[in-house]
Amino acid sequence: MVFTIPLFGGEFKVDFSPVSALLVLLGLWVLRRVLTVVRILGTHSAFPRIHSAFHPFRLPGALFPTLSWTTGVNWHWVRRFQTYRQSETVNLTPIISGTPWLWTSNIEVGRQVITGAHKTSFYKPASASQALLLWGMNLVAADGQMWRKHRRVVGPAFNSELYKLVWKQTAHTYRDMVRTDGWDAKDIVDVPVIQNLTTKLAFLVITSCGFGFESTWATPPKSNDNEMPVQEALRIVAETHMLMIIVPEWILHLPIPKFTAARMARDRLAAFMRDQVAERKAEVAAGNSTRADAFTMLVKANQDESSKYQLDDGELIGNIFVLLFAGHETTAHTLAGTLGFMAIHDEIQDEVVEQIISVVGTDREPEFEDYSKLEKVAAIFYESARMFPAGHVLIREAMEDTVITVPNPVGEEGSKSVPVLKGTTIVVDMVGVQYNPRYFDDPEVYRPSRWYGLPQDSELFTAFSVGPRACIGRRFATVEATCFLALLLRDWKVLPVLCNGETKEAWGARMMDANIVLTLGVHDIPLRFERRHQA
Ligand code: HEM
Repeated sequence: MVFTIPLFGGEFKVDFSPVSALLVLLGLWVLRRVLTVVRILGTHSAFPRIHSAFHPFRLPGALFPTLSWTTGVNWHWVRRFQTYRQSETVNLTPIISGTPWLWTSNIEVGRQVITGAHKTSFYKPASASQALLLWGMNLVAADGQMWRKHRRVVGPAFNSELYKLVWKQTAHTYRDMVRTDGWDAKDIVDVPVIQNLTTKLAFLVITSCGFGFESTWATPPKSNDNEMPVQEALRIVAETHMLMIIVPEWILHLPIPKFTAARMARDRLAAFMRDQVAERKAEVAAGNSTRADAFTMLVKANQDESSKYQLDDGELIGNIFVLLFAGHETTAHTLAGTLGFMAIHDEIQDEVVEQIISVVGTDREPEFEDYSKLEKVAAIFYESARMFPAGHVLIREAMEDTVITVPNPVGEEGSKSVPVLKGTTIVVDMVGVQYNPRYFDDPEVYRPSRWYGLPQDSELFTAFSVGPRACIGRRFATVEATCFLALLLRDWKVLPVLCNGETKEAWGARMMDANIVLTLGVHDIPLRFERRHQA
């Protein structure tokens, strides 16, 4: 291709092949990037810089594992013992693509950016919650005044009636699992991937307590009228959630069975949810609703609000779905981790079983009233949440030029004020916080006793975040975990399934590997359950 460029009164002819055109464009891009990086590196940073080829959460960086020259999506896990040695806040500066972000392992810095307080200078960018907006605006994705409106309505749904239901449903699901999977006829049960079990449990509990569905451990039967059963639709939607976000709508219409099922499930569920909202609204208005699930509680709380604060049907549905997504994977990962830790810590497992027997005995079912006395059971779950914090990064952006107060390093009194420019992203690195020796002695050690004696609402459980925007489902998750673990550990001793010649220590070291998709969880763990024969 020949271009004629008029220059200095004459004409210059330039012969451009498509390849050379591309090379010119690439050259311009490189030049622009070099200038940007020179500008960035020339700007003073109040925090030590960590250089990386790419941004860990943007393409192409997200496709790489964490290597010496670039940070992948799990870099904060892989380098959890190194990143904050010099400073609790660092400036992660990508060289080839992406903008610098501040990462902090200090919860006091975190508190200033994540709280969602009235006069905050930080907000939760929509890009941080994109994956949760598929079903409508909701508590997790909302910010500012909108967030306050959602929290006002969703908050009251998390009450003791709901927790009683969670306890009852968890016990029911455990018994159902034992019967359906034939555990009651065995003395030893091997589970190749414990996550499969904990995910199914958490899913059934949230669909029952969140949506009010009858659930069974066995696969739901197919209906005769060709219509997909709602439970099945829910299961598919939970499994294909990421696919629905990434793939454009037209691709979902291609004749690929997985896509067709995902689309059918979504449409079936959307229609069903609209009917459910209408039905529950009518029940609540007539005063004859006897249901205690979160969905009904939400509708009730919403009816009580003045119209200024009321959520519309789309927002109600958005919140019910967000409970499903925020609630089931997080709990399942943390439970899987807890059981993995039990398998390698016999002495802790024995201590916990002793407490279960002393509180509940061996003959009766644990009751919701036992919950507060099963402190050691809750503690093994909390300690797993610390070592594998499912909500691993809290991302916020400065909406104006502002100042943050940064505590001085451990051993030095006082703090310093650091200016933060509008548009700066600050990541509260939950892995960094949970492994920060300022807050936890020997952070690499699994030690549930660090949680003994703390009040239920203590802010020291930072894995669930702090301040007004802290996890609304913390008690839900802990009640579910305590009930399940009390039942399971009373009947079964948990052991690791070792590979040939592997020691328990080596198995334990292998277990300390995190898998990050949306949430952070422990890698697949194979476990053995050996029946306890109580005297
Ligand atoms: C071990 C289990 C769990 C962990 C570690 C966990 C962790 C967290 C964290 C760190 C946040 C703060 C997120 C942010 O500010 O960006 C959060 C928020 C939230 N969590 Fe959880 N969560 C768990 C279980 C649950 C459950 C069971 C539910 C619901 C049934 C739930 C519902 C929510 C909701 C709705 C929010 C948003 C609260 C707000 O912004 O006002 N979570 N969770």
